[in-house]
Amino acid sequence: MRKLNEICGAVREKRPLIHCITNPISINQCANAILAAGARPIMAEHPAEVKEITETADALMLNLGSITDARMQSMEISLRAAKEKEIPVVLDAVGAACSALRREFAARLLEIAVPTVIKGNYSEIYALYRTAYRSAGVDADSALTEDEVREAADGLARKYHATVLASAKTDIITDGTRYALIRNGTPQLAAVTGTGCMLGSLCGVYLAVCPGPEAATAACAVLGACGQLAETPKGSGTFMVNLLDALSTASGTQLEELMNVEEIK
Ligand SMILES: Nc1ncnc2c1ncn2[C@@H]1O[C@H](COP(=O)(O)OP(=O)(O)OP(=O)(O)O)[C@@H](O)[C@H]1O
Ligand SMILES: Cc1ncsc1CCO
Repeated sequence: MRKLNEICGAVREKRPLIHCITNPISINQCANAILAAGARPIMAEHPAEVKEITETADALMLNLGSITDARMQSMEISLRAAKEKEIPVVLDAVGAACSALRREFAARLLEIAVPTVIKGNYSEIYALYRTAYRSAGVDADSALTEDEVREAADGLARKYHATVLASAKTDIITDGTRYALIRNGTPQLAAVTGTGCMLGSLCGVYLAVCPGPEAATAACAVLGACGQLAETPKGSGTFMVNLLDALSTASGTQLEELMNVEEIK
Protein backbone atom coordinates (compact mmCIF):
# COMPACT_ATOMS: atom_id res chain seq x y z
CA MET A 1 0.00 0.00 0.00
CA ARG A 2 1.05 3.60 -0.63
CA LYS A 3 2.60 5.30 2.41
CA LEU A 4 0.01 6.62 4.87
CA ASN A 5 1.88 9.91 5.06
CA GLU A 6 1.50 10.36 1.28
CA ILE A 7 -2.21 9.47 1.36
CA CYS A 8 -2.88 11.98 4.18
CA GLY A 9 -0.88 14.62 2.27
CA ALA A 10 -2.83 13.96 -0.94
CA VAL A 11 -6.10 14.65 0.90
CA ARG A 12 -4.82 17.90 2.43
CA GLU A 13 -3.66 19.06 -1.02
CA LYS A 14 -6.84 18.08 -2.92
CA ARG A 15 -9.39 19.05 -0.21
CA PRO A 16 -11.99 16.67 -1.70
CA LEU A 17 -15.72 17.25 -1.24
CA ILE A 18 -17.38 14.33 0.58
CA HIS A 19 -21.16 14.03 0.27
CA CYS A 20 -22.64 12.19 3.27
CA ILE A 21 -26.22 11.02 3.72
CA THR A 22 -26.17 9.89 7.31
CA ASN A 23 -27.91 9.58 10.67
CA PRO A 24 -28.45 12.59 12.98
CA ILE A 25 -26.82 10.89 16.01
CA SER A 26 -23.28 11.23 14.71
CA ILE A 27 -23.63 13.70 11.81
CA ASN A 28 -21.63 16.43 13.57
CA GLN A 29 -18.79 14.05 14.49
CA CYS A 30 -18.68 12.84 10.89
CA ALA A 31 -18.50 16.35 9.43
CA ASN A 32 -15.75 17.27 11.90
CA ALA A 33 -13.76 14.08 11.18
CA ILE A 34 -13.87 14.90 7.45
CA LEU A 35 -12.69 18.48 8.09
CA ALA A 36 -9.97 17.29 10.48
CA ALA A 37 -8.59 14.95 7.79
CA GLY A 38 -8.30 17.92 5.42
CA ALA A 39 -11.39 17.28 3.27
CA ARG A 40 -14.71 19.16 2.94
CA PRO A 41 -18.01 17.64 4.16
CA ILE A 42 -21.48 18.26 2.74
CA MET A 43 -24.26 16.53 4.68
CA ALA A 44 -27.17 17.21 2.24
CA GLU A 45 -30.10 14.79 2.38
CA HIS A 46 -33.20 16.35 0.75
CA PRO A 47 -34.31 14.07 -2.12
CA ALA A 48 -34.83 17.12 -4.37
CA GLU A 49 -31.22 18.33 -4.11
CA VAL A 50 -29.00 15.29 -3.61
CA LYS A 51 -28.48 14.45 -7.30
CA GLU A 52 -26.97 17.87 -7.97
CA ILE A 53 -24.82 17.64 -4.84
CA THR A 54 -23.51 14.12 -5.44
CA GLU A 55 -22.54 15.11 -8.98
CA THR A 56 -20.17 17.75 -7.59
CA ALA A 57 -18.62 15.47 -4.93
CA ASP A 58 -15.35 13.52 -4.95
CA ALA A 59 -16.87 10.66 -2.90
CA LEU A 60 -20.27 9.63 -1.52
CA MET A 61 -20.88 8.12 1.94
CA LEU A 62 -24.23 6.41 2.67
CA ASN A 63 -24.92 5.45 6.31
CA LEU A 64 -28.07 3.45 7.20
CA GLY A 65 -28.20 4.53 10.89
CA SER A 66 -31.64 5.77 12.08
CA ILE A 67 -32.92 5.42 8.51
CA THR A 68 -35.96 7.39 7.29
CA ASP A 69 -38.08 7.25 4.11
CA ALA A 70 -36.58 10.53 2.91
CA ARG A 71 -33.00 9.38 3.39
CA MET A 72 -33.76 6.04 1.69
CA GLN A 73 -35.11 7.93 -1.30
CA SER A 74 -32.09 10.27 -1.34
CA MET A 75 -29.61 7.41 -1.07
CA GLU A 76 -31.06 5.71 -4.16
CA ILE A 77 -30.91 8.96 -6.13
CA SER A 78 -27.34 9.72 -5.02
CA LEU A 79 -26.11 6.20 -5.65
CA ARG A 80 -27.44 6.36 -9.23
CA ALA A 81 -25.77 9.76 -9.72
CA ALA A 82 -22.47 8.42 -8.34
CA LYS A 83 -22.66 5.39 -10.65
CA GLU A 84 -23.31 7.62 -13.67
CA LYS A 85 -20.38 9.95 -12.83
CA GLU A 86 -18.06 7.15 -11.54
CA ILE A 87 -17.79 8.75 -8.10
CA PRO A 88 -16.52 6.30 -5.41
CA VAL A 89 -19.05 5.25 -2.79
CA VAL A 90 -18.85 3.80 0.72
CA LEU A 91 -21.96 2.09 2.13
CA ASP A 92 -21.99 1.90 5.95
CA ALA A 93 -24.58 -0.78 6.76
CA VAL A 94 -25.38 0.47 10.30
CA GLY A 95 -28.04 -1.71 11.95
CA ALA A 96 -28.14 -4.33 9.16
CA ALA A 97 -28.02 -7.12 11.75
CA CYS A 98 -31.03 -5.86 13.72
CA SER A 99 -33.51 -4.68 11.07
CA ALA A 100 -35.08 -6.42 8.07
CA LEU A 101 -35.87 -3.00 6.59
CA ARG A 102 -32.17 -2.09 6.52
CA ARG A 103 -31.02 -5.52 5.26
CA GLU A 104 -33.54 -5.36 2.41
CA PHE A 105 -32.65 -1.76 1.65
CA ALA A 106 -28.92 -2.58 1.61
CA ALA A 107 -29.67 -5.40 -0.86
CA ARG A 108 -31.63 -2.95 -3.03
CA LEU A 109 -28.74 -0.46 -3.02
CA LEU A 110 -26.31 -3.25 -3.96
CA GLU A 111 -28.54 -4.01 -6.97
CA ILE A 112 -28.56 -0.37 -8.10
CA ALA A 113 -24.77 -0.09 -7.96
CA VAL A 114 -22.06 -1.87 -6.02
CA PRO A 115 -20.30 0.60 -3.69
CA THR A 116 -16.50 0.75 -3.80
CA VAL A 117 -16.41 -0.11 -0.08
CA ILE A 118 -19.06 -2.04 1.86
CA LYS A 119 -18.52 -1.27 5.54
CA GLY A 120 -20.00 -2.32 8.86
CA ASN A 121 -19.03 -3.64 12.26
CA TYR A 122 -18.55 -7.41 12.64
CA SER A 123 -22.29 -8.07 13.11
CA GLU A 124 -23.34 -5.88 10.20
CA ILE A 125 -20.92 -7.47 7.71
CA TYR A 126 -21.82 -10.95 8.95
CA ALA A 127 -25.56 -10.16 8.52
CA LEU A 128 -25.09 -8.89 4.95
CA TYR A 129 -23.50 -12.23 4.01
CA ARG A 130 -25.35 -14.69 6.27
CA THR A 131 -28.81 -13.25 5.74
CA ALA A 132 -30.47 -15.45 8.38
CA TYR A 133 -28.22 -14.00 11.13
CA ARG A 134 -29.79 -11.57 13.66
CA SER A 135 -28.36 -9.47 16.48
CA ALA A 136 -29.92 -6.83 18.75
CA GLY A 137 -28.79 -3.19 18.67
CA VAL A 138 -26.21 -1.32 16.59
CA ASP A 139 -23.14 -2.61 18.47
CA ALA A 140 -21.25 -5.72 17.35
CA ASP A 141 -22.16 -9.13 18.76
CA SER A 142 -19.17 -10.18 20.89
CA ALA A 143 -19.86 -13.89 20.19
CA LEU A 144 -18.77 -13.52 16.53
CA THR A 145 -15.16 -14.59 16.01
CA GLU A 146 -12.58 -12.90 13.80
CA ASP A 147 -12.42 -16.07 11.64
CA GLU A 148 -16.20 -16.17 11.10
CA VAL A 149 -16.25 -12.52 10.12
CA ARG A 150 -13.21 -12.89 7.85
CA GLU A 151 -15.00 -15.65 5.97
CA ALA A 152 -18.16 -13.53 5.63
CA ALA A 153 -16.20 -10.44 4.55
CA ASP A 154 -14.35 -12.52 1.99
CA GLY A 155 -17.60 -14.04 0.65
CA LEU A 156 -19.20 -10.61 0.38
CA ALA A 157 -16.16 -9.12 -1.38
CA ARG A 158 -16.12 -11.96 -3.94
CA LYS A 159 -19.89 -11.84 -4.46
CA TYR A 160 -19.96 -8.11 -5.20
CA HIS A 161 -16.39 -7.49 -6.43
CA ALA A 162 -16.04 -4.80 -3.79
CA THR A 163 -13.77 -3.95 -0.89
CA VAL A 164 -15.28 -5.01 2.45
CA LEU A 165 -14.38 -3.43 5.79
CA ALA A 166 -15.53 -5.14 9.01
CA SER A 167 -14.69 -3.07 12.11
CA ALA A 168 -14.00 -4.15 15.70
CA LYS A 169 -10.90 -4.37 17.90
CA THR A 170 -9.15 -5.88 14.85
CA ASP A 171 -10.45 -4.29 11.66
CA ILE A 172 -10.66 -6.67 8.67
CA ILE A 173 -10.34 -5.40 5.10
CA THR A 174 -10.56 -7.63 2.04
CA ASP A 175 -11.15 -7.41 -1.69
CA GLY A 176 -11.67 -11.20 -1.84
CA THR A 177 -8.04 -11.96 -2.64
CA ARG A 178 -5.97 -9.87 -0.21
CA TYR A 179 -6.55 -9.07 3.47
CA ALA A 180 -5.38 -6.35 5.80
CA LEU A 181 -5.83 -6.71 9.54
CA ILE A 182 -5.55 -3.40 11.39
CA ARG A 183 -4.75 -3.60 15.05
CA ASN A 184 -4.84 0.06 15.99
CA GLY A 185 -7.39 1.66 18.31
CA THR A 186 -8.47 1.63 21.93
CA PRO A 187 -11.57 0.29 23.74
CA GLN A 188 -12.47 3.97 24.34
CA LEU A 189 -13.44 4.16 20.64
CA ALA A 190 -16.22 1.65 21.35
CA ALA A 191 -17.31 3.48 24.52
CA VAL A 192 -18.59 6.54 22.63
CA THR A 193 -21.26 6.45 19.94
CA GLY A 194 -20.58 7.26 16.31
CA THR A 195 -16.92 6.27 15.94
CA GLY A 196 -17.94 3.61 13.40
CA CYS A 197 -19.77 6.37 11.49
CA MET A 198 -16.60 8.51 11.66
CA LEU A 199 -14.69 5.53 10.23
CA GLY A 200 -17.14 5.37 7.28
CA SER A 201 -16.73 9.11 6.72
CA LEU A 202 -12.93 8.75 6.71
CA CYS A 203 -13.29 5.93 4.15
CA GLY A 204 -15.13 8.46 1.97
CA VAL A 205 -12.26 10.94 2.43
CA TYR A 206 -9.53 8.49 1.41
CA LEU A 207 -11.64 7.07 -1.47
CA ALA A 208 -11.31 10.50 -3.06
CA VAL A 209 -7.56 9.87 -3.47
CA CYS A 210 -7.13 6.03 -3.32
CA PRO A 211 -8.69 2.75 -4.50
CA GLY A 212 -10.99 0.84 -2.08
CA PRO A 213 -8.53 -1.39 -0.18
CA GLU A 214 -6.02 1.42 0.43
CA ALA A 215 -8.74 3.90 1.37
CA ALA A 216 -10.32 1.52 3.91
CA THR A 217 -6.90 0.65 5.39
CA ALA A 218 -5.94 4.33 5.68
CA ALA A 219 -9.25 5.15 7.39
CA CYS A 220 -8.83 2.36 9.98
CA ALA A 221 -5.19 3.25 10.63
CA VAL A 222 -5.89 6.98 11.01
CA LEU A 223 -8.92 6.60 13.30
CA GLY A 224 -7.26 3.83 15.34
CA ALA A 225 -3.97 5.68 15.76
CA CYS A 226 -5.78 8.91 16.67
CA GLY A 227 -7.84 6.90 19.18
CA GLN A 228 -4.58 5.75 20.78
CA LEU A 229 -3.30 9.35 20.92
CA ALA A 230 -6.62 10.43 22.46
CA GLU A 231 -6.74 7.86 25.30
CA THR A 232 -7.52 9.45 28.66
CA PRO A 233 -8.55 8.30 32.15
CA LYS A 234 -10.93 11.29 32.37
CA GLY A 235 -13.83 9.71 30.45
CA SER A 236 -15.82 9.78 27.21
CA GLY A 237 -16.25 13.56 26.91
CA THR A 238 -12.54 14.32 27.10
CA PHE A 239 -11.79 11.33 24.85
CA MET A 240 -14.03 12.72 22.08
CA VAL A 241 -12.37 16.14 22.31
CA ASN A 242 -8.91 14.53 22.28
CA LEU A 243 -9.92 12.37 19.30
CA LEU A 244 -10.88 15.38 17.20
CA ASP A 245 -7.68 17.16 18.30
CA ALA A 246 -5.60 14.14 17.23
CA LEU A 247 -7.43 13.82 13.87
CA SER A 248 -6.77 17.47 13.11
CA THR A 249 -3.18 17.79 14.40
CA ALA A 250 -1.37 14.41 14.17
CA SER A 251 1.12 14.43 11.30
CA GLY A 252 1.12 11.82 8.55
CA THR A 253 4.50 10.56 9.76
CA GLN A 254 3.28 10.27 13.37
CA LEU A 255 0.26 8.22 12.18
CA GLU A 256 2.48 6.07 9.98
CA GLU A 257 4.70 5.23 12.96
CA LEU A 258 1.67 4.16 15.04
CA MET A 259 0.02 2.22 12.17
CA ASN A 260 -0.25 -1.53 12.92
CA VAL A 261 -1.30 -3.30 9.72
CA GLU A 262 -0.77 -6.94 8.79
CA GLU A 263 -1.19 -7.51 5.05
CA ILE A 264 -1.99 -11.11 3.95
CA LYS A 265 -2.16 -12.30 0.32
N1 LIG B 1 -11.89 -2.87 21.73
C1 LIG B 1 -11.34 -2.10 20.79
N2 LIG B 1 -10.02 -1.87 20.76
C2 LIG B 1 -9.47 -1.10 19.81
N3 LIG B 1 -10.18 -0.45 18.85
C3 LIG B 1 -11.51 -0.62 18.82
C4 LIG B 1 -12.17 -1.46 19.78
N4 LIG B 1 -13.49 -1.46 19.49
C5 LIG B 1 -13.66 -0.67 18.40
N5 LIG B 1 -12.46 -0.17 18.00
C6 LIG B 1 -12.24 0.74 16.86
O1 LIG B 1 -13.28 1.71 16.88
C7 LIG B 1 -13.64 2.11 15.54
C8 LIG B 1 -15.15 1.97 15.38
O2 LIG B 1 -15.44 0.60 15.24
P1 LIG B 1 -16.72 -0.13 15.85
O3 LIG B 1 -16.66 -1.52 15.32
O4 LIG B 1 -16.79 0.08 17.33
O5 LIG B 1 -17.87 0.68 15.11
P2 LIG B 1 -19.45 0.66 15.27
O6 LIG B 1 -19.90 -0.52 16.09
O7 LIG B 1 -20.00 0.78 13.91
O8 LIG B 1 -19.63 2.02 16.08
P3 LIG B 1 -20.86 3.04 16.18
O9 LIG B 1 -22.12 2.24 15.92
O10 LIG B 1 -20.77 3.60 17.56
O11 LIG B 1 -20.66 4.11 15.14
C9 LIG B 1 -12.80 1.22 14.62
O12 LIG B 1 -11.68 1.96 14.17
C10 LIG B 1 -12.35 0.06 15.52
O13 LIG B 1 -11.11 -0.49 15.13
C1 LIG C 1 -26.67 4.78 18.23
C2 LIG C 1 -27.06 4.87 16.82
N1 LIG C 1 -28.31 4.51 16.42
C3 LIG C 1 -28.47 4.67 15.14
S1 LIG C 1 -27.11 5.28 14.35
C4 LIG C 1 -26.27 5.36 15.77
C5 LIG C 1 -24.89 5.89 15.81
C6 LIG C 1 -23.86 4.82 15.80
O1 LIG C 1 -24.07 3.81 14.90
